[in-house]
Amino acid sequence: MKIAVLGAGAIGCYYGGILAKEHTDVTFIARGRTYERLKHHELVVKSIDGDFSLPVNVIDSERLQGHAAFDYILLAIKSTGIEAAIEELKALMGDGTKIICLLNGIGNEERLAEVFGAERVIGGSAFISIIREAPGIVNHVGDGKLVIGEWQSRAHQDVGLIELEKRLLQAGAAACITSDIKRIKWEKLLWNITYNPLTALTQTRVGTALKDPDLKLLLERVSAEFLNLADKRGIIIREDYKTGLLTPDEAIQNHKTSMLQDFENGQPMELDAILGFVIQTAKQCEVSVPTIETLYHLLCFLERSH
Ligand SMILES: NC(=O)C1=CN([C@@H]2O[C@H](COP(=O)(O)OP(=O)(O)OC[C@H]3O[C@@H](n4cnc5c(N)ncnc54)[C@H](OP(=O)(O)O)[C@@H]3O)[C@@H](O)[C@H]2O)C=CC1
Ligand SMILES: CC(C)(CO)C(=O)C(=O)O
Repeated sequence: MKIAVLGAGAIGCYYGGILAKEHTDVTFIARGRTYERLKHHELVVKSIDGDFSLPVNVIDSERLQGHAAFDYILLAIKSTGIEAAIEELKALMGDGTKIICLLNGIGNEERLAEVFGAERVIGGSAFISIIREAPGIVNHVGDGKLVIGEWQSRAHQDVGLIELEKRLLQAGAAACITSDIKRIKWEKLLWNITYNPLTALTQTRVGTALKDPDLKLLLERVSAEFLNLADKRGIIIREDYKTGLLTPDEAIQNHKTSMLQDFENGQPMELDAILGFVIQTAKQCEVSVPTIETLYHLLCFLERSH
């Protein structure tokens, strides 16, 4: 099985790294400082399950010609970079290559399906927490499952995916295949839309926001607006997922959301995949999401003025 990882950041280095450690043929498609680092040094994965490092295959994303076809491409860029990544994917796709999309938010799999065909797309949601400490050095700080599933079919037709799940499990990564990935993406988005915008705006960690009465009220409003929309769209969010949302464990309370990290690092925030999608869908369904809209516009302003 030949795997390419496009986007050698936190998620890409972690999943690509553990597969490579267990002797899967993995090639990282990286750019700039990450490409230089991985070309000359080992990939370093620090992890609550045990640290490891190893030399890896790496290709410069600016020179993508004449490479052997991959079975799967793990797409692990930020959603703000999807259009540029599509051009690189065109150069990497062989006849049978499929893209496994690990991005937060909704809209990325749909865009990939438009360009490459839904049968080439595997949706994904990673309920894990990884920090990129430096180019080629990542830190796995919070455990969680990787859920993947065919975008077009609910029938588990892709035998390669079953093999990939086996390899991830053997490598010690929690992973499972679902026949319901579109619904799972809504569940992951419930978490991201509840915590990411508000913590980025107020520069707080999850636990701090939950302990503050005003921020807690807003977290509740955002999740209620999202759940109302999901309900109107006929998307079922599991009860245990809903009840656990505002009572996270200690590790998550201490978490700095990826949107806050992006803001602090001067990187674009994933506003459209997390908030824009919800606002658009709410308009189509004639559902009101005033708190979510307010947060979106404040964050757009913040991003412009940063
Ligand atoms: N980190 C986490 O714990 C989790 C992240 N996610 C989601 O996973 C996705 C990836 O996040 P994460 O790994 O944290 O992000 P990072 O910023 O750590 O990694 C993204 C990587 O992609 C690279 N990249 C972006 N565009 C291109 C391109 N066109 N060609 C080559 N390389 C490219 C970036 O390179 P450069 O550094 O040069 O910009 C960077 O190395 C996001 O949607 C995020 O929300 C989901 C669950 C958990
Ligand atoms: C909490 C986490 C890391 C995923 O589990 C996340 O999605 C985020 O911070 O945006």
